[in-house]
Formats: sequence, structure tokens, C-alpha cells
Amino acid sequence: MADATPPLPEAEPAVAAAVFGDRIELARSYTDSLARNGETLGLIGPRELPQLWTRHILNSALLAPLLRGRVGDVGSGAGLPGLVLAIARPDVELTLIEPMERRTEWLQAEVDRLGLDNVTVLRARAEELPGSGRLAPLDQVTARAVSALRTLIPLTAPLVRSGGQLLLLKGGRAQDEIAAAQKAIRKHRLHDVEVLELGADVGVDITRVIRATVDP
Ligand SMILES: C[S@@+](CC[C@H](N)C(=O)[O-])C[C@H]1O[C@@H](n2cnc3c(N)ncnc32)[C@H](O)[C@@H]1O
Repeated sequence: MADATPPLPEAEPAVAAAVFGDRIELARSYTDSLARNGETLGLIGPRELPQLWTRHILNSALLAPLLRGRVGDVGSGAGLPGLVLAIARPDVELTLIEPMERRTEWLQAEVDRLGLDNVTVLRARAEELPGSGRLAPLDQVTARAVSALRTLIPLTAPLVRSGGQLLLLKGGRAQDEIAAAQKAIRKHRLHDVEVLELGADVGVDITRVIRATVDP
């Protein structure tokens, strides 16, 4: 017979307090809310609970030191990485771009509940935004688990100002994705495309990020 006991949320790893510093209480509050509501709202699967901190929250937060200026997160979903980054970096302006109404309602409710004043939630598909007057060119765009690099570049690069950056969280096949995306890389004039491996210095599982500069 299948075990019907729901999985327990992961206990907060010791490293979380070091990663979030004085923002740790906000990170705890968001993580707790996601653990309690995420499955019901269709934001995360039950199997994600035992790895919520390590695989999702800390994985997202590792991008925080790389951020500057006005940043957009394409396909924020439950708030990963965008909402986590807004918590970790109150000095950075985050726009969370997400087309699904139920998800934007969740994101706005969390932003309001946590009292974050550096976040705008924008209900849109990323490809509708360039030239629409709804979003000024951004300094950086992040994305996680939205699509393969060759289809993600046309969604993200047009949102970035000349000289701005893409910061795309990827799995172990990041180099293969870059090889498969050469046409899109040329078309969208991406330069200095590189894979960063983050996390080793804070004792978190290695997280890979594709970083690229747009039309410098
Ligand atoms: C698999 S979920 C990942 C969510 C979150 N980034 C994460 O890592 O958990 C993909 C998200 O991208 C959104 N999405 C899909 N196509 C999009 C598009 N063209 N523009 C913006 N968001 C999109 C979906 O609605 C969904 O919330």
C-alpha cells in the first residue's frame, strides 16, 4: 500500500542565516508560506517540500550578489528566483513577470504580506512586453526553469538594455544548452556567454548560472 503520509518540509539549513543575513526572518516567512500553501495553489509539488530550502530557496538566493539596478524575473511562478532575490536584496528593484493569474495573485499577496517595497508584479508573457510601454529596458533579467536556453533567449534578451545582462539558472547541462543555442546567441547579440558555478563557498549544492551580456 502507498504511504499516504505527506512529506515534511525541510528544516532550515544552518547556512540560510548566513546567506540572507538580516533578511532571514522574511526568507523564513516566505518559505513557511510556500510550504503551507504551495501545493494547494499548484505552485510546487509535494515532493519538493523535503528540499524546499536547499533546492529552491538557497538555489535562488545564490544569484543575489550578482544583481544590480533594475532586474526582471521572467516566469516567476511561486517566486523563484525573483521573490527570494527581492527579499535578499532590498536595494534592487525587482519586476516579477508571470502570465498566470493565480500565480500573480499569490506573488502580489506575498509581496504585500511581507511588506516588500522593491517589487512590481507584472502579469504578462515576456514576449508581449518589448515596445508595449509596460516595462522600461532592464539592467538584468533572471529566469529559472522556464525553457531551454535557445527558446529562453528570445523571451529574455529583448527586455534588457544595451550592455545589460542575462542571469539564467540552469542545471548540469548548461554547456550543452549554450552549444544548442548558438543561433539565438548570435541573433540577440549576446557576448561573454559563460557558466558560473555558485554555492561551493557557502556550502550549498553547486548551482549553475548562464551569464551573458546583451549587445555591449
Ligand atoms: C516551470 S515554472 C517555473 C517557475 C519558477 N521560475 C521556478 O523556478 O519554480 C515556469 C513558469 O514560467 C511561466 N512562463 C511560461 N512561459 C512564459 C512566458 N512566455 N513569459 C513569462 N513567463 C512564462 C509559467 O507560467 C510558469 O509559472
